Parts: sequence; structure tokens; C-alpha cells
Amino acid sequence: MNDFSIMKTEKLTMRFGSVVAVDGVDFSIREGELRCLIGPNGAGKSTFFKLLTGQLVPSSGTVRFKKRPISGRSVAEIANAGIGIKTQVPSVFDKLSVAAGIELAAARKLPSELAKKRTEEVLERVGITALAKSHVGELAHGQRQLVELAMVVAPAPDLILLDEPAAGMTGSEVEHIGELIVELARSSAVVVVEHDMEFIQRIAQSVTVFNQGAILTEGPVEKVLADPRVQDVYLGKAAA
Ligand SMILES: Nc1ncnc2c1ncn2[C@@H]1O[C@H](COP(=O)(O)OP(=O)(O)OP(=O)(O)O)[C@@H](O)[C@H]1O
Repeated sequence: MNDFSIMKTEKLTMRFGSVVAVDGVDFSIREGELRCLIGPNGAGKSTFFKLLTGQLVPSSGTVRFKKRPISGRSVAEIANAGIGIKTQVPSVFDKLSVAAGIELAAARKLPSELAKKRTEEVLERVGITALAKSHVGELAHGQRQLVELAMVVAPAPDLILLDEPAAGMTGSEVEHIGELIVELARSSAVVVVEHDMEFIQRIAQSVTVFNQGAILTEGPVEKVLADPRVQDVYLGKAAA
């Protein structure tokens, strides 16, 4: 059978002492797909995300990007391989202007003349051209999130991994970043870890539900959210 996956994990496992946070997970995402990872608190989503991005090295199992194993590589190496990563840890430089930060990110992949041009395109695409000359350090939280997203997009990654991109944003900012993510998914595969169900329903095409370190189910968003097993794990946690 043809394998169109851009990223794939095989029996991916992460143990912290006696806790098995991620337990033998087989996951794959195809080119051009937008996938949300959801699940109750403690289900293993963040740990799984950190295994994909190189923030953690798996206890066992493999992560492949375009069929090549990447597990055990650093975040920088994984980013250089063509994966755009937005973690919850701010990665923007406060002292730089917005345009300079984005240009620096673009220059990881492009020669300097092209990085400048790419910066203008990305500022426009993310809707932050008006902020180009502002210092990153003086921006509000939501604006910083957009700048970080712009930096992730700047080197034109084939796959984008986003950890709670809408966290701490206001209603209209959430709407804006949701539209942007859907638009980004037209040119890259995108994986989003997110808690906000409303946001997920707004952006997701397909979702993967984690529970107790394993994949409980995955598929189209409406079908998965209507699955009684999914409702049970959420209600179980809410009642706990
Ligand atoms: N560094 C760590 N050391 C020990 N245990 C950890 C560590 N990180 C996560 N865990 C444990 O692994 C399990 C999965 O946690 P994880 O944070 O991945 O879940 P999650 O689905 O992202 O939860 P949340 O939605 O609350 O962020 C939990 O039992 C958690 O306590």
C-alpha cells in the first residue's frame, strides 16, 4: 500500500520512572492534513508533542519525517529538517524588531535577498505588516503569538507543529489565528495540540484523541466528538 505520510511514529513510548506518559503510539499525518491532538488532562498530548519536536528523547520507538528517523535529534536539527515548531516557550527575541525576527527565521533556509522578500510576504500573510518595525518586547501577548507563528512559517516548512497556539488570546485574536492555521494547512501539514474545544471545532478537519498515553480514536472532528468513548473520557476527568 502507498504510504503518503509526512510524519509517522512507530511504537513511540515515553516513560518517566514508573509513569508511561506515551505508550507505544503509532501515529501518522499526511501531506496537507490539519490534525488536532486532544484528550483530557494528563492524557499524554504534551509529552507526545515534545517527542515529535525533539524536546524529549523517547524511551523507545521511532519518529519519522519523510520516512527518515528524527527521534533523538535536537529541536534545532528537527527544525532544519523542514519542520516548523511553535512550543509554549517563547522563542522570539525581545530586542529585535518584528521584521528582523522573521527575517532571521527565513534566513535559516533562504539567502538574504530572498529572506527579505519572504519576510514581507509572511508579514502580509499573518496580517502583522503594521507591526513590522515594533520591538517584539513591547507587543501584547496575542501579537507576540502571531509574530512567533510568522517566524515558524518564514522558512516555508513542510510540516508545522503548534502547541496551544490560541492560549491566552482574546476572542477576535483566536478567530484570526484560527483562520490563519486553516490557511497555512493549504501549503503545509499542520499538527495542533489544543484544549479549547470551540477552537478545535472551528479549525480541525481531523482529530486524534489521546487517553492514558495511547490513541483512543481518530477521525473527522464531528464523528470523533460524538463518540461516546470520547465523551466518557472527558466527563470522567471533569467529574474527577
Ligand atoms: N517531566 C515529567 N516527569 C514526570 N512525569 C511527567 C512529566 N511530564 C509529564 N508527566 C506525566 O505524564 C503524563 C502525561 O502528561 P502530559 O503533560 O503529556 O499530558 P497532557 O495530555 O498534555 O495533559 P495536559 O492537557 O494537562 O497538558 C501525566 O501523568 C504527567 O503527570
